Amino acid sequence: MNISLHDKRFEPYIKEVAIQNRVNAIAEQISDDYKGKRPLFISMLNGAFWFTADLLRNIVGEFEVSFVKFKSYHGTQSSGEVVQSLGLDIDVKDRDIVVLEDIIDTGGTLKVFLEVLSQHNPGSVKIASLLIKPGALKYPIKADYVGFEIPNDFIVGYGLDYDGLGRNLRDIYVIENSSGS
Ligand SMILES: O=P(O)(O)OC[C@H]1O[C@H](OP(=O)(O)OP(=O)(O)O)[C@H](O)[C@@H]1O
Ligand SMILES: Nc1nc2[nH]cnc2c(=O)[nH]1
Repeated sequence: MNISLHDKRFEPYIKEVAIQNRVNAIAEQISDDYKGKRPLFISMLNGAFWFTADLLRNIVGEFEVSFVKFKSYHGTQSSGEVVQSLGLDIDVKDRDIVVLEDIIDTGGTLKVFLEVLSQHNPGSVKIASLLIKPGALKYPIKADYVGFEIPNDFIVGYGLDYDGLGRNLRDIYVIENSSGS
């Protein structure tokens, strides 16, 4: 069923069960890759909160988690300016870091955060993103764990908002009349 948020209409795109299957598969892969280590997950608020919660509940083995907060999107467009409002509050030196994102779009947010991170000398850094829009990338960000590659269309749900609304939706929705390209 299509839904309305503010002034826009959205249609169903990725169902909850498909999202959960991919998140579980990524959790299994990360658990294998970091067996015997104690990775530090750094979750990018706000959008990654569902992905973080569902993923980490399925990680086998010891880990730690911390949160940072950046914003670049206004309405349905990237502003091009990345603003940090909650910084690193944990020592990352020599740690095995896995950065958790809900979506990589232009890659601008991660570019800024990876620069901040590298100044603190982590041992290793990998990126897990539930969604990536390869056609929208402006910076050469490479994700190590990806849930879905999607076209360059605005989506909401599962943590992703349109001006504050829609984060609670269990499925992911795409804006009506999207290009699908
Ligand atoms: O690759 P980019 O073009 O930088 O876009 C990706 C970023 O955009 C979204 O955050 P947003 O700025 O909407 O903030 P939010 O997570 O608080 O919703 C998303 O959570 C990513 O962090
Ligand atoms: N809600 C939402 N936020 C984003 N941030 C970057 N891309 C998107 C998107 O497609 N939808």
